Amino acid sequence: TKYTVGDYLAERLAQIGIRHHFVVPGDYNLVLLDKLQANPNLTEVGCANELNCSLAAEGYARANGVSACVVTFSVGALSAFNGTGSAYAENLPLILISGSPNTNDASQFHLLHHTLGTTDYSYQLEMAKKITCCAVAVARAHEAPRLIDRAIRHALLARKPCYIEIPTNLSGAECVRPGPISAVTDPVTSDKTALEAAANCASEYLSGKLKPVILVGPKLRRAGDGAEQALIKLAEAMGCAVAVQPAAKGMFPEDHKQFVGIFWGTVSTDAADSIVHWADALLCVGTVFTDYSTVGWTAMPDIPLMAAEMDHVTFPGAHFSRVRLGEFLSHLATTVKFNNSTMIEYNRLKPDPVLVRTATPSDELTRKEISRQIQALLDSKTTLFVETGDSWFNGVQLKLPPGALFEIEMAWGHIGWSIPAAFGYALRHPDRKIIVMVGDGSFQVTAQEVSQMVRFNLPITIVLINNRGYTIEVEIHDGSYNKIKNWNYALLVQAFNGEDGNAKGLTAKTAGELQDAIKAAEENTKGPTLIECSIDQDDCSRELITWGHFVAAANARPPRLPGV
Ligand SMILES: C/C(NCc1cnc(C)nc1N)=C(/S)[C@H](O)COP(=O)(O)OP(=O)(O)O
Ligand SMILES: [Mg+2]
Repeated sequence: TKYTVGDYLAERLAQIGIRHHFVVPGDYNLVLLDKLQANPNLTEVGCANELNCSLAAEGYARANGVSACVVTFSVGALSAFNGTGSAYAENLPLILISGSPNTNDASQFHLLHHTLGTTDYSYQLEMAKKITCCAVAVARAHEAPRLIDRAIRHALLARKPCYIEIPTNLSGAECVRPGPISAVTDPVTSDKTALEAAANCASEYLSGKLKPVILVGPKLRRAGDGAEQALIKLAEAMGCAVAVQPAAKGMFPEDHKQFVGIFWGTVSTDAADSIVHWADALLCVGTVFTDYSTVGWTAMPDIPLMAAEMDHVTFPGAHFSRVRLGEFLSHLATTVKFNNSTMIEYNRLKPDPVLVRTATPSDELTRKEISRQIQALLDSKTTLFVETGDSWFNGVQLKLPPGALFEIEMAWGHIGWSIPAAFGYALRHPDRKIIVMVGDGSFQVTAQEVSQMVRFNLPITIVLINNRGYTIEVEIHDGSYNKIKNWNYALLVQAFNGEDGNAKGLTAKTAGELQDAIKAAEENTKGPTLIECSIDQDDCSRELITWGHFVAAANARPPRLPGV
């Protein structure tokens, strides 16, 4: 049988380590789906819609490093653009692949289904160019190898999504077999001279400083090439305090003696903000300062920073390009001087452990009790997904035991992300115990993907916090729009079982009912268990209220008058 464009794409996806590809079929991509399915290394995973498909691929990329989402033209791709935007904001190489019209249609000025009803079909590629690091459209079969390799290589190097468009009549067209995969995957290493110069500059930046602190951001993990391990080596070579941004929770071990908490301005944990503000030198590693991570710009560090990024390092007065994060941190660990003054100070000021009250079984369920019971669940095999909402704050406060992992989507912040993302992640990590903390409003956005968890028998535990609406928005700025129609969430999940599923839908209104539900969830090894936890609609974290106040203030800044 002939070797085709679809076979080429399938082989490249398999060669870069993809084992599952997420799809929604449509007549523009059916032949392509056949070719992908024919590759023995790829397992096709169908999703209920393209938003969820792209978010499942986003979650898979968190576990696997890279992922693929395959949709049909226009009606499919435009929904998948949302998960692609998340991959862009969260620095994940998601490969978005879309079928497209037959190559003969444009020149015949044909009006086509699924399109805007004009004869210009280029809008999708143009849109994709804005939300990916490389967008290509294969117009003739012989171009496919060059364009597919280019798009995939760009995504892997930039840790950003890419876009590949393949006309419906080209997926089955003859194509040459791929050349060595190293041409696509070979990493760009640091320029040795720049690496040395950056390390020397770091020594200068640190010399004379009395109180250095390391601040870890979410791009540390995304940088790959051993950056997380290298950071631990650097931290131990310095002996200094290590604070972690909320979106980077879990990227530095929380049981490490130099971990000083989550730095999130006034809503920091463990007084991390005190030691960050005490520092006279801040080593920012993969940090991202947004309005949300700086609490409405109230927590922007105000001393000259050194910032080590995925592929460059900056100092006050200096910039070094082509310095890979992992290599830079490893190198710096061998040259940096020991200075543990901030750990000594932190051990003087760190808050004593708080007393966590255990509710009695008949107590009405509260947010605090939910957190206490989830805390008890966390172990070395757990991955905790926290959804946009008060779950961010409740999740960030939890202590991660050694080996526990944490996933959050704080840059894009698409409510509903956690359900498909946890599903995608679980396919790649069936060995891990996955727990999702998700609010009622978020759950309503992407609930369908629980049915895929049923289909793949994934024992994911979904802790749904039902506070009757969009509480984050209530705290930022309330209005009628923050009310939602309440569902019977437990019953809905049972409906997803159809005739053969193993999902469990449980409700908990008291501490004891939650305890029992969690036990049932742990025993349900053949499917997802959703536990609907009902709490008072104003039972939210104090951090959310404080954070919401400052974010609302930032949103409300008056327009700058010209010339002011
Ligand atoms: C509506 C919105 N954000 C705006 C928004 C709207 N649309 C999308 C896709 N993403 C968004 N973040 C948010 S955070 C809701 O409070 C989430 O409600 P819920 O899931 O119920 O969580 P909390 O009750 O803890 O807030
Ligand atoms: Mg809610």
